[in-house]
Amino acid sequence: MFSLFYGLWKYMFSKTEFHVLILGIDKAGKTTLLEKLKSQYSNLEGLPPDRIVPTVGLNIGRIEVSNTKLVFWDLGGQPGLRSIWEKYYEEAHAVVYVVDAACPSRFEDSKSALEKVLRHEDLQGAPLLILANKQDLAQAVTAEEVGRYLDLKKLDERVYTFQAVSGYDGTGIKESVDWLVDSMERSKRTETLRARAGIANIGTA
Ligand SMILES: Nc1nc2c(ncn2[C@@H]2O[C@H](COP(=O)(O)OP(=O)(O)OP(=O)(O)O)[C@@H](O)[C@H]2O)c(=O)[nH]1
Ligand SMILES: [Mg+2]
Repeated sequence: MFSLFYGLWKYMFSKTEFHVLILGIDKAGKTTLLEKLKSQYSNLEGLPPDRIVPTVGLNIGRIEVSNTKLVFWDLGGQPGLRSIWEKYYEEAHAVVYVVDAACPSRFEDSKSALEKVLRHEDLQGAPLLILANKQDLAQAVTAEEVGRYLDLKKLDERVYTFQAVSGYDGTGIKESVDWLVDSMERSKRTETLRARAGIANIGTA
């Protein structure tokens, strides 16, 4: 009986923790963005861009925003590593998809990788934030243009937005985090994941 109440108490009062998956093809700038985000939202210095290497495993970044904990999972985007992405879908509250807005020759690859992500049923209802990265470069196209290039169909029921960002100078990072927190708080998927975690807690308390 105690464990039942303890489980319920934990479910109702523990600080919300959201899991955000950062995806995108290799060199889109995912890890650089994560390091910038960490330095903007915590006392920790993020790694400078010249010390960041292509991701093979998983990078984790934790921040706290307005009484909410965000845990970012940054995965490698090289073609041979993309099959690992789906292992994280089930537990993710939202997806951040990073596009190198200064490299149109890779838009096609970026589009097909994203379409595959969106087709996966384990990500049903997850809010989607598409980042048009590297805005510090003169040749970068706008978030609207990235949207036109990606030309995503069947997004009607999904909560999504496009945002222009730069992992170098931090443009758009605050707007991105605000949008994520707000969307995840309102998301039905969050309710589902919370209920599932609550049941698991009750089971293990
Ligand atoms: N100019 C500019 N370059 C960037 C920016 N973000 C990343 N880069 C550069 O782009 C390259 C790839 O950056 P990463 O952060 O390693 O890219 P990634 O998406 O994590 O790549 P994988 O881990 O291989 O999937 C590096 O040379 C970065 O310095 C940016 O905002 N502006
Ligand atoms: Mg990386």
